[in-house]
Amino acid sequence: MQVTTEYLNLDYTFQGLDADAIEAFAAKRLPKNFAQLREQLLQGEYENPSEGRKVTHVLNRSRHSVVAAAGGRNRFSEVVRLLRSGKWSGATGKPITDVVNIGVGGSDLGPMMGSFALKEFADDNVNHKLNVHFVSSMDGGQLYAVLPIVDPETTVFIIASKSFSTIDTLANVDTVKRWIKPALTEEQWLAAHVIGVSSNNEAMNDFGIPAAQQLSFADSVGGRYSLWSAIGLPIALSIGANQFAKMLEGARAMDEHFGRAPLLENIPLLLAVLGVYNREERGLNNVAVLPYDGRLRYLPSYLQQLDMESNGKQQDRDGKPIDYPTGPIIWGGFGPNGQHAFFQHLHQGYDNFAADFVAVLHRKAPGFNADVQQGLRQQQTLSIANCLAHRRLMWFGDGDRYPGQHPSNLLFVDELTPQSFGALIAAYEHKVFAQGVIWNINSFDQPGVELGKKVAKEVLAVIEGTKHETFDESTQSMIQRLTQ
Ligand SMILES: O=P(O)(O)OC[C@H]1O[C@H](O)[C@H](O)[C@@H](O)[C@@H]1O
Repeated sequence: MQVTTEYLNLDYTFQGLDADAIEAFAAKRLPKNFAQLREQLLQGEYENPSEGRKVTHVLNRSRHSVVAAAGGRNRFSEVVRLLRSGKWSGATGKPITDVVNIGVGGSDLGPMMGSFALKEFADDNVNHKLNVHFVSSMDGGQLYAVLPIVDPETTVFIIASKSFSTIDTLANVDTVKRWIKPALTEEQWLAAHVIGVSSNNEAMNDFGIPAAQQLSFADSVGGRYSLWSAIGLPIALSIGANQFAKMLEGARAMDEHFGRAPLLENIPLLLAVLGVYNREERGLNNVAVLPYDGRLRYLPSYLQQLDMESNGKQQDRDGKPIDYPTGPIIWGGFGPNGQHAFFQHLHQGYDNFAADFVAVLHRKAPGFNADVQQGLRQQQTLSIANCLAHRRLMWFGDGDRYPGQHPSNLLFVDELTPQSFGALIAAYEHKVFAQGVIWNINSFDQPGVELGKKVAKEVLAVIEGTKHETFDESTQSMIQRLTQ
């Protein structure tokens, strides 16, 4: 059972459900107005009730595209052109060689995944070498590793934060401000070494970022849906604005497919319905995401945020508590290496799961001579053979000791290109949307995350002695150890 689209394909044979069963289950679970709600999403009109705004990330791949405006000569494209051509000079006149993206969650995972996956598609009409680095963690561990290998005079920092108020990001930025001295003053740094990407223009102004270095996007674009907006800047810096536009094109093709194709030919809708079936009828609470191409190694982390932050909810769209299971736990890892690590449990362990295998059938492997390319192509085939083998074993099992019956999807592309990558990510976005509709939850807020931030603030205040509060015994003893 296969579905083929322009850029992305799905084989769902090993879900073990025939067309009638899928249609019957969908008829039971999809609300009557599903087509109408889907159209609202595709038009940027779907409501995010708890945050009082619409959901508009889909518009970023068409009308409001960061590269579509004015023949591509908007601020985004101009920033990309200057940095990639080596024409952006630092405050002391040296060309910029390194860019560090400081951001977390949606302001990190998508750009990092995309930059890594699409590296080999960089426009090759650029001679200047630009290194792109990522720093996200609040503890400073990543910053500690990046700072020694970059130079304040030749480095631009992207402060990527939709809200421009995330403590993780601001803490990293604060340390960077200490690090630039004495090579640069803060004024010099702001004038030529900082780009702000945010939907909070006021905060970018207050921070002192010059207008030409501010890239904004709509606050109706959710953080975990934002790689198509200016948040995707690191991807465009890695591959060029034209290639970035191709990624948007692939996503747009998936939007059209999702909007039009009937259920049994609709990849995102099938993923959604089969996923709900696995959750509700088979009681599976987790999905292993298993990419069989090293370029997609960050896909599981990206999908964790996309799916779990969207659909891990215990209240419905109206804020009322619900008593049915919603989004599953998403986990996984690079398939070929997983085979040598956690696959033992998948084949013989006690727990049940569903899996998404993601495969790239062919690769050109540019940049090497014909002999090396042949070797790399053979390796790709080896990887696919392993993917197909493990997928079979998980479904059919083998005798009494390998139970099998673990349902899986195989998502595959002929080649990994900016277009097929865009289509893959958009397919997952729409799957998450459709499941949110089925479960009647708001997939576009994150109250649990916000409560966590509030509690962390209180704990920090107690540690710093600005607030006096007594927590549980364990937390108290840790605070005591920390402050002794
Ligand atoms: O982009 P920012 O506003 O800095 O937010 C970064 C991240 O912060 C929170 O953790 C949210 O739950 C995420 O959805 C968001 O991506």
